[in-house]
Amino acid sequence: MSTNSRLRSFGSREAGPGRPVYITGEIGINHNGELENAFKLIDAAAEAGCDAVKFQKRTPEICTPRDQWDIERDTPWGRMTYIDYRHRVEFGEDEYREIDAYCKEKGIDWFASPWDTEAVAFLEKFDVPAHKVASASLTDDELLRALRATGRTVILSTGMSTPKQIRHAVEVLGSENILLCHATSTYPAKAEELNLRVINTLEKEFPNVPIGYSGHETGLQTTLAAVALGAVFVERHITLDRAMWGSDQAASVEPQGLIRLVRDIRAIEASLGDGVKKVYNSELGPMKKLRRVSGVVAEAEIAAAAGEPVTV
Ligand SMILES: C=C(OP(=O)(O)O)C(=O)O
Repeated sequence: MSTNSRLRSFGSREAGPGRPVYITGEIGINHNGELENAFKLIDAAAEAGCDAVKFQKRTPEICTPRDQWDIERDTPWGRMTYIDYRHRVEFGEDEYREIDAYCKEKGIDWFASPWDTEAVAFLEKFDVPAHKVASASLTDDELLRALRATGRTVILSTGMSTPKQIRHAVEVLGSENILLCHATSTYPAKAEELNLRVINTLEKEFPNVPIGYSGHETGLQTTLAAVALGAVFVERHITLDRAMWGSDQAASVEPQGLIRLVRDIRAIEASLGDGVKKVYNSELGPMKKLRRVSGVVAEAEIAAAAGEPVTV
């Protein structure tokens, strides 16, 4: 583990305070079971400059309540039972091998949220940089224990959860390898219910844990605000087209939006700085021209210390 207790390993790089925001394009099941769609979404995320794409991995027989299996529904592939549909949108090992190879080729990480312990074992066949706990799984102690045992970084999403439930999940997972994500689990989430200041509440409550943001809102501004408030990890659902079939598509970001999102996150993190007041070299010219009264510190002293913390 790193000597800085709020840095977490993500394979080839660390995420946490002082590091570039780790940006994840959540493909989830927006591929609709088509590998071609997954590849196009990986292309879009890599082109935008995301650090990772993410999937959701379920064992349908475990994750689907038995009384739902035989309920029929209309899908783009015709009328089928719910359990058949769950299989239709699930990738198996061959597909994930292809995804793994494709992501390596594109130089982008991938990982997933396992929704059951078999899915944890499945994902452990790959050298993923992290695992994610979906907000819906925060109370699943068995899953959390299985994830802790992997020794990997675990991103814990906290939508639809109380402070007590979050504290319990952190206890089960241990705080050494986790990253907490603020989230509101509504699709799409309303601005008034994003409560982004919870990012700072979590920072205070868990001083040794890096804090990120998993957004389900439409638009990009509020995700950028999360970064300005200190989120060190960002995840947004991504889609090829918001009009595509599927429950998560409408609250997802399309490729052009993703380019803007990554660009603006990078601009914001560059502008946040370290919080230490300095007079920059670039300010000396304007200072000479614009300041009429030098004040208590001679301009020569300021010039000598330009770019350094203000100690003169
Ligand atoms: C649903 C998920 O996460 P979140 O709760 O952050 O949306 C997920 O990662 O599968």
